[in-house]
Amino acid sequence: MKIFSASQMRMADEVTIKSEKISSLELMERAASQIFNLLHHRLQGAQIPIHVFCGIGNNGGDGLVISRLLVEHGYNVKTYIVNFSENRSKDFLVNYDRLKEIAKEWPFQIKSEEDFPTVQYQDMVIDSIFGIGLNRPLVPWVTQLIKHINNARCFTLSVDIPSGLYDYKKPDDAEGVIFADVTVTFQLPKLVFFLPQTGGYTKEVEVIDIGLDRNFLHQTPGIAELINKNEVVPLYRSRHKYSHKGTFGHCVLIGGSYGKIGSMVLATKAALKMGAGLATAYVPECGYEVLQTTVPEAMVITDSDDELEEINLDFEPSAVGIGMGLGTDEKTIKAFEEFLKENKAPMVIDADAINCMAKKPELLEHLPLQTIITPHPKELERLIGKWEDDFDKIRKAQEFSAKYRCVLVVKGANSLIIYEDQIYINNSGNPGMATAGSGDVLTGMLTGLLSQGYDPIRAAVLGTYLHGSAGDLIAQKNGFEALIAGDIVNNIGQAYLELFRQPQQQEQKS
Ligand SMILES: NC(=O)C1=CN([C@@H]2O[C@H](COP(=O)(O)OP(=O)(O)OC[C@H]3O[C@@H](n4cnc5c(N)ncnc54)[C@H](O)[C@@H]3O)[C@@H](O)[C@H]2O)[C@H](O)CC1
Ligand SMILES: [K+]
Repeated sequence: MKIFSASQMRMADEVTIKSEKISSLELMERAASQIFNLLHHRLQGAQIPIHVFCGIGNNGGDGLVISRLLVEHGYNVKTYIVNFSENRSKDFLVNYDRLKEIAKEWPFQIKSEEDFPTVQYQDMVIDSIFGIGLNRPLVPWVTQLIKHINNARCFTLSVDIPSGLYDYKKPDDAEGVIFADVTVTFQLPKLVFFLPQTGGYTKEVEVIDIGLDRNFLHQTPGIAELINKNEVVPLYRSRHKYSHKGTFGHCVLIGGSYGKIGSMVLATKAALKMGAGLATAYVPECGYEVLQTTVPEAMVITDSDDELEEINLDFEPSAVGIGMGLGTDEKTIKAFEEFLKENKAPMVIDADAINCMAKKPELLEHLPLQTIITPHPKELERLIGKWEDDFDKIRKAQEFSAKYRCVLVVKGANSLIIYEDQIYINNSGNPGMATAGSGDVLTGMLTGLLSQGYDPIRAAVLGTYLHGSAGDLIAQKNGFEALIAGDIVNNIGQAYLELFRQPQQQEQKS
């Protein structure tokens, strides 16, 4: 699913108004009445006090429509106008008059802290103060109002986006943003819902289709793409009946050091489970028996010591995954450098191999085109430097990717796959996956896909999704805490099958 910026959303709005020959007021009515329908369906007329806080722009206009429909259906509603500016939008004003015509009680004006109403824990709040139009710091009393609402800890529904969130930078005051139980957002999800600094402001997101122009939505490239099952199924390549193990390549996993051989076991197994035809593990001597015993399907080549000092392969690999448990010893960096100069196969670079590159940035010049690099936040910082906020992090990652023509998989709650100006946001996975070895499994999985001839961007997107999806299958059975990396490997097959599982159908009455 595409993600648009605020200005692209506005454009979609305008195009729809023109192509459908409707007014912006009608579009507002359509959008906001869908939110009312959701509420009405859930509340079924319940008389809990509902406080609707409206700003003075179009987000406020949406709130006024919701208020009117709630009043018309006999709900117990109080409407407040958060008067932070005199520049009321045209559609706000029309809906303000419409509400005044039917409500017994006129909207209550809030102009300072003295006007704050009492909101109780048992009540409900509709947050329509700011939408995607927020473009400058809030006046202090509005920040206070948001904190006042949050303090009530009552059920809060945000319209389009929690008020106080910008769509292009982190909030000025981390507490000056509505904490929503649910955000009902229009047409397309917003980037802020998936970034670590801003994703936590809403527990749930519901995207509602408000019928914006299909052609425009289809033809306009978004700023990012949200990756769910629908997006990855077309990336999967089915297997031909007459294929043989050579068809799926011979990949090599390179890494390991004394005490860190387990990382190689996980990565090698993961590459095979993803479907690589053959896999060789290249490890220091101390890893030989461990690998031969725990992954009998793999071949093993060893270096002579407890750390890797040279990397000499006697075959041309179809793909390389390097870095798991590797260490950053000078001799290892040298071996890595020599290998990079020789190697032509597609690569995945992880963990200590990333740290080697951070220590010696010249190594980056030798990467094959579209090498996949899989940093966690600390490793990313070593590559691209510190960032101001998540948006700045994305910009810097894009610049890095463009400079070195590499694919970055920025690991996190929603891992980001970045290639030049393209951003893919993975939407599978869960907090149980923040566990030792989870990254080694990902590297093995991506290497397994490259080995089969998937191009690097497809491999990064599909592999990251399947990694999260395998984790989700485990969490459904065992919960988050007991999830360990080896379980992810063992669930790769199920994760593939899950791609093609149809939701259970209810029997149709004839
Ligand atoms: N695009 C769609 O699909 C639809 C959007 N709708 C709703 O419209 C809002 C966006 O409305 P907009 O009027 O552009 O912005 P806001 O209501 O978010 O902001 C209000 C207003 O306030 C000004 N402003 C910004 N920051 C500040 C500040 N710190 N202090 C004071 N004033 C500020 C800003 O210039 C704006 O004019 C969208 O989120 C949807 O809820 C629709 O109704 C349906 C279709
Ligand atoms: K809002």
